[in-house]
Amino acid sequence: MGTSWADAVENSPTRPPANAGVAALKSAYVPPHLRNRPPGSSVTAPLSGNDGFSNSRPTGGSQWPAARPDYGRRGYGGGGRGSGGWSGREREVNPFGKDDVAADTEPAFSEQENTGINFDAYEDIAVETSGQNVPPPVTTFAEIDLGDALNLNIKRCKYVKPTPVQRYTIPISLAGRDLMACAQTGSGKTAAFCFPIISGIMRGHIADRPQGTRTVFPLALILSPTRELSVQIHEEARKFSYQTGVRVVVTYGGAPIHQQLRELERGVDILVATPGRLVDLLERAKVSLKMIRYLALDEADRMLDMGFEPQIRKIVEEADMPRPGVRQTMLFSATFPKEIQRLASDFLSNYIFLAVGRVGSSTGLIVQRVEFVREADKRSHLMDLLHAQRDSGIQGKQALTLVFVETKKGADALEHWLCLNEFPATTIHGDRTQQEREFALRSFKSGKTPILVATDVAARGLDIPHVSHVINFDLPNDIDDYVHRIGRTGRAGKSGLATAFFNEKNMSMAKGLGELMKEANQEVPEWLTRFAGRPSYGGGKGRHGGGRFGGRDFRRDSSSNRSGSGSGYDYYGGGGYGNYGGGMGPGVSSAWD
Ligand SMILES: Nc1ncnc2c1ncn2[C@@H]1O[C@H](COP(=O)(O)OP(=O)(O)OP(=O)(O)O)[C@@H](O)[C@H]1O
Repeated sequence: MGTSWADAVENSPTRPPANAGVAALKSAYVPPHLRNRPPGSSVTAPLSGNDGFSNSRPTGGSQWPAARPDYGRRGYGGGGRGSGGWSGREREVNPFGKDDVAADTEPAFSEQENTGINFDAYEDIAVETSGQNVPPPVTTFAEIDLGDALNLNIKRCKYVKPTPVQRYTIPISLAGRDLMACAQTGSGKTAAFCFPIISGIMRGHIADRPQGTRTVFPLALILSPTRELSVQIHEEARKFSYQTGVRVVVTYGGAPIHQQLRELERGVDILVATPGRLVDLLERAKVSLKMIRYLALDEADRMLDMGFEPQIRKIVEEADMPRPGVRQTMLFSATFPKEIQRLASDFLSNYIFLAVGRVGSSTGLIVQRVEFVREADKRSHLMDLLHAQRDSGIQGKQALTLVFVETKKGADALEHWLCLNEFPATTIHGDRTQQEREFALRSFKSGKTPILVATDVAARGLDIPHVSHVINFDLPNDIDDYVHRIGRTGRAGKSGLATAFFNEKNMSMAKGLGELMKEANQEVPEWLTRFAGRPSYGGGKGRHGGGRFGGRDFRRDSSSNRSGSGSGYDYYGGGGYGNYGGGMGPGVSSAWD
């Protein structure tokens, strides 16, 4: 009978042990770079990596075969149970949909238009790298050999040239190096870790994966803290990997596990996951991490703070994942407190630290305003802002406003009140079902409900076009959370506005907020500077005063590495960053998955 193992899982009283029967099984696995080729052709592909593969960065013209426009409709590839990639039976849906012009036109990078992206905004940004033998950055995608199929997808995405974080991190990752990368919100970190992973798998000479087992063996794992962010990374990665033969699957909590198991069953090269659901799958022996070549943690500082660290250790250290130095590990975020950097170094081997802009800084593309608003006046003040927006035509043009509040109850109450006052709003928070959360996000993105009231569950990573205004109705207690929240606007070179309501409850944020705004050349109200100057209001749980802000690579300040300045560490770039030392991360918020 053709019963899917996904279906069988739920009914099975006994779970198969991890890797059961693996050794005995002969593989019919076809690596992704061969799946896309006509029968009879051959290719010998070099590999980068710190597991003994080539360490040189390929440059110049592509050595990879051109993508087949009809890929996915033919019978190439291994696929099937327990293996990775697309099965011959499956038709790969075009993730570009109606917008897909590249397959026909294939414009040169230089001929593409990319309206709305203000690249000049990124040109002057200071970059700091440290670590041994840092590969030099590139200035164009053409300088990097990512493979023709991936290059075509980059054109389809209308990316004309790499953003600074991509310029630096892609050559580093292609050289097989571990990486801790900090770059401002909205600056293209997702592509920065996806491109080298997809390219590496496309060209990789990766050992055969076992067949005929109910366990799947992904080659790359991308972890992110929220379900919505995992879904978004999956959507992006599917675009980048279209017709490359590399298959991306997402698993996250709150959604039926059977469907996700069925997707896994069809083959997986890159697994995007939230930690909780992945732990579940590992415990059920549905996923084995023993073939992992690439591990990427997005929002890495959040993934390693007190809320997630035990789950991350379970996944990375206690399951069967290859150790640092054998796998390649990439950590990305816009904020990297020094204490978290220290912790993260457990997961890395001889890594390169990269800071594009100052670690934890907000992007200058966002105009930041802070207004003193008493608790009792917040609603009417919000109403004034929304009316002003409406009058100036922003709402009319479907510009989107994201309103952050502290609690889930507060989110529901504010949404209700806004709707009563004829402002179409919806809400996203941890007490809503996953279906409701996804529906809310869709409704917001489409402009149907142009106001989204959210808890911190929407603070990180979400890339929603046309968010023109972020309002911190309730300020967070942590300045790094503020940086991520306001980073939902002012993305990819576009400008945005962020307004914060500040009152007596937020005194501990005064110093951090004032310094952050000053650093971003924003106008700091005099009253905020006065509050910040009071000794008892020293900077919140954030970076300054409390001092968890890692201004740069913590190895540069650590006494154990002090003698290392002559031992092969290269430091170059912007320099001049402050040293903010010590302290531990924020408390755990129930908003997180
Ligand atoms: N090279 C590029 N050219 C043009 N647009 C790009 C390029 N790289 C990324 N983008 C676009 O920039 C936007 C922001 O990218 P992304 O979501 O990866 O930012 P991020 O740095 O991960 O932000 P966050 O810190 O908030 O997670 C996306 O819409 C993405 O498609």
